[in-house]
Amino acid sequence: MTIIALEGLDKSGKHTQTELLVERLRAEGYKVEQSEFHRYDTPTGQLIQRWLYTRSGNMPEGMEPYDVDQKTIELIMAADKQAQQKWFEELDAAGTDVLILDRYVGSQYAYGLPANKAADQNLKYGEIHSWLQSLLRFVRTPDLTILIDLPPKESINRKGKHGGNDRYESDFNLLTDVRSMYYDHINTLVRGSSAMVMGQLPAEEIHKDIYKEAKRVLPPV
Ligand SMILES: Nc1ncnc2c1ncn2[C@@H]1O[C@H](COP(=O)(O)OP(=O)(O)OP(=O)(O)O)[C@@H](O)[C@H]1O
Ligand SMILES: Cc1cn([C@H]2C[C@H](O)[C@@H](COP(=O)(O)O)O2)c(=O)[nH]c1=O
Repeated sequence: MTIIALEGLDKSGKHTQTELLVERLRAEGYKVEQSEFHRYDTPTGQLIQRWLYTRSGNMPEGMEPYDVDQKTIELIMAADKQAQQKWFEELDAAGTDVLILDRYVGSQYAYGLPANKAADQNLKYGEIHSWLQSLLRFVRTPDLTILIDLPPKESINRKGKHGGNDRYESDFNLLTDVRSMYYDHINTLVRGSSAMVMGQLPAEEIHKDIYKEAKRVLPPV
């Protein structure tokens, strides 16, 4: 099974592009599954969602705050990914050709590095990076990571699907750092199995670029 992860800043179009790619590959005859991270339908995902809205000033009505420190939420975010590995194995065993993910491990590096640095200035980027690598040691590596690149200003201004912005979505400085961490990520850790597309193009144009990259790693149907 080939795993393709779509990555990018908040509201860069990952969901839109996941849907377009899934539909096209299915129409070609591939057996396709899709998922996303965080998995808000799981216990870990629900804690993360509550944490993201706590201190955001946009807590949705009826949602209980959940406030833990940055290192603790990072562990929960890694657990959220580890918990899906069994499902990945099941998909593989069932003959799935391709799994398309809206965010995956790239997000944990791109957001986790600056967010943990901001929370604890004594930490060095190298220390945070090796810590995150150890947390993700046993999760499957994507076969292709596609970064949908978007300027932070545009990310903040786009209308989201979950209502008001969460604590990361309106933090311009954080998003600026996240964007450069994504560049580092695709040029180092997943170099050779990554691509970048321009998120400011119309959705259909971005889809053409993403489809071309996906076909490079997929065997013929
Ligand atoms: N190419 C595009 N140009 C302009 N707007 C777009 C484009 N693609 C998506 N959008 C709009 O941006 C918003 C976010 O899109 P989408 O939900 O696909 O992004 P996302 O990266 O999955 O978001 P999130 O990070 O919040 O999960 C939506 O309002 C969508 O209509
Ligand atoms: C997977 C993952 C995500 N994040 C951050 C990135 C976003 O700001 C939110 C998720 O928002 P979305 O609207 O559901 O895309 O969480 C992170 O910090 N670490 C991760 O591993």
